[in-house]
Amino acid sequence: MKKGVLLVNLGSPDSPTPEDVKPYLSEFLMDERVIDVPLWLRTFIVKGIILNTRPKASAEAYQKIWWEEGSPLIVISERLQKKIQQNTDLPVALAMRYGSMTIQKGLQELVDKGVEEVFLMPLYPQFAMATTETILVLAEDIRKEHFPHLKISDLKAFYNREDYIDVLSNSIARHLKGKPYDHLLFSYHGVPERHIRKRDITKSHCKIDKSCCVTPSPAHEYCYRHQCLEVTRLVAEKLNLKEGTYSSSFQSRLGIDPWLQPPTDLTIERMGKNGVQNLAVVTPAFVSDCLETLEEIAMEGQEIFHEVGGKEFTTVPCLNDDDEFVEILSNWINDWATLQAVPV
Ligand SMILES: C=CC1=C(C)c2cc3[nH]c(cc4nc(cc5[nH]c(cc1n2)c(C)c5CCC(=O)O)C(CCC(=O)O)=C4C)c(C)c3C=C
Ligand SMILES: [Fe+2]
Repeated sequence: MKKGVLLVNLGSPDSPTPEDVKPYLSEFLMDERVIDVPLWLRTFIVKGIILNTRPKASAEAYQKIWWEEGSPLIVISERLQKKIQQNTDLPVALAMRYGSMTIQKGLQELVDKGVEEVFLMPLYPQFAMATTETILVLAEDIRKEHFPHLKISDLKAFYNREDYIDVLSNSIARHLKGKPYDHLLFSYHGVPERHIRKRDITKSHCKIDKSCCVTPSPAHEYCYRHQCLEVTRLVAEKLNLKEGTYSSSFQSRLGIDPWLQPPTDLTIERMGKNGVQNLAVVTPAFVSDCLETLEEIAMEGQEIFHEVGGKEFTTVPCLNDDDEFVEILSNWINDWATLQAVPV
């Protein structure tokens, strides 16, 4: 069976204008795994409220970070795909969950090359229903409808793989070399607490308190909060960070429901007020720099920190197309292909 690979990232609007941001946000926020309320309520919230105001503000934010070649997230993902392609004989395609580079087009590209078996790689280290799960569900729907003979297997969340933690730690150490910092903040994209409880396969483990995420449980296979906190713990261990010099927070809250705590913006403010002079921020829920890292952290976060008297604000870039990251992703692909080739 001929094999191929589909990398999938989140997506971006086609251009940083309200006209292009609106349909993109509409597709994104009408996803039942992103805003997980009944359709009538989601339609009211998204089409009746958010889409009337957010596209303009969001487009302005995108304009601040947009590159000549396009959206940073897309351009970086394309660079990643090209580098991975140089490391494997399998065809490697790239798609986005939202926007015009659809999963259907990505699968079609592979099928046109004769591929019968696809390794689907959601580019998210941690599992979340709003990211990994929505990709897997949509890919399966498309497979059933358009490519029923295609076989798809997927890459599991890789948050605690030793090689990933090594690559992330090396990248942090490299970027912070010679830049003394008092505190390293691990800022992850937030999700509503409800998303965590909904994916608790034990139905009772996830209390979202101080101890549940550090108490072993099968629930952790699908617990975004546990997986984020584990990344922080494992990187801190690897880099020998001292207790009290690092912490985790969750950014980009939208809506009024309780989201994971503590929020990044308030954490940055509190640190500046409490005398942290040099703050470094790393964003390990994103593998590619994007609006959330380049604008919300590097611009808005820095502004908040300076306003309350902080001095140096340093952001660690995402892994993007880092050569070591390319190497481990390529290894996972080649391992998968070898495993599939073993007769059972
Ligand atoms: C209910 C809303 C949202 C949830 C839940 C959510 C989860 C989530 N998102 C990412 C990664 C990215 N999100 C990005 C942008 C973005 N996210 C939301 C809302 C939710 N995300 C909105 C409305 C937007 C658009 C921008 C805005 O108006 O603020 C991006 C950036 C895309 C880009 O083009 O650069 C990424 C990446 C994760 C990892 C996640 C849950 C784990
Ligand atoms: Fe998001």
